[in-house]
Amino acid sequence: MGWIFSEMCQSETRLDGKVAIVTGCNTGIGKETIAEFYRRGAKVIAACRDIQKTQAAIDDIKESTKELQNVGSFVIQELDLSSFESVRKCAERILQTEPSIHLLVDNAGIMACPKQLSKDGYELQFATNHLGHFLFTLLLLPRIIKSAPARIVIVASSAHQFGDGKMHFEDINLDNGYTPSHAYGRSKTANILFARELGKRLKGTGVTTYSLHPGIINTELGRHLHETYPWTSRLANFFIKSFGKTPIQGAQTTLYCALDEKCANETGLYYAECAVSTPMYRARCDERAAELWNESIKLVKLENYDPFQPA
Ligand SMILES: NC(=O)c1ccc[n+]([C@@H]2O[C@H](COP(=O)([O-])OP(=O)(O)OC[C@H]3O[C@@H](n4cnc5c(N)ncnc54)[C@H](O)[C@@H]3O)[C@@H](O)[C@H]2O)c1
Repeated sequence: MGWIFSEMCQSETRLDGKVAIVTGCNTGIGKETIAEFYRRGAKVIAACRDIQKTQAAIDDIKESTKELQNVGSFVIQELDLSSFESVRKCAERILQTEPSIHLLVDNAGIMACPKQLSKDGYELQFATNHLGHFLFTLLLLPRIIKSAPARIVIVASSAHQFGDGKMHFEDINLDNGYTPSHAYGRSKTANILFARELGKRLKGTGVTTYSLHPGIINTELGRHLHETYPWTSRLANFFIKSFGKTPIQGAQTTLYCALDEKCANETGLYYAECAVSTPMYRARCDERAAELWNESIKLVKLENYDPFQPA
């Protein structure tokens, strides 16, 4: 049983000849997303941290689709979003091998972990969920623009409601008070603001952007909750396992944003249950979106960035 209900993506769009990149897809809703892209004929670039686990996920997908014809293909690319060096190397490899990129799904994420810093010294949830994806997307963007029509889908969360809604650029690592769920909320607010600002900057290019809440899904995302919220995690696990969506159901709004003709001409918006939704003001304020863009450019050291340079 899905959490209350689960809208399914009805699109029949095929992806033959298209290249689709998905981050963090060895498990959870990312795995179901790549499975669907593969069924529809795409060349799928699985950008993941753990090559062995990703190969096992791909073997599993191939086994379960072996009766199907006109399926696509898979390429695995190693990507650790918590390291700018890894993000840059992965983007470079993809740019060397892929003349076109038609779909990018920024899906990977971590939730409510104990306080840690990324390899570059930033609070880990903000670094992984936002900064790593921000850098990865911007490095690939000239090629995506060249491949238009193309779509960029960023998996956010209704958990953008957690915390005070501020980005805390003056205390980026939350040294003055770290709450695991609030730090997750900050990173997910950043996901929605990034999609909004990117959509605005890409108007007229044929590249459209989307952010979304996938629902409450029974995946491995809560792997840190027993450390950070030992009491509530047992209750939360019970409810999610009993009433949460399955990963297939959880992938539907991502698939809608990536594939459906109905949203082909929309950009920068936030979705839930395969329809446009309204995030909290903190995640739809244009000034905050522009500020996040400018600060993120500095944090990932892309000061002279120009997405319209030749790809
Ligand atoms: N599960 C839910 O209820 C829920 C609700 C709202 C939003 N989301 C969002 O959905 C997305 C997918 O989550 P999921 O539920 O499938 O969780 P999951 O834990 O099953 O999958 C997350 C994926 O991200 C990858 N990942 C984590 N850190 C990484 C790093 N440093 N570099 C590269 N990859 C990394 C993991 O390896 C895994 O493949 C996340 O962005 C999450 O915030 C999930």
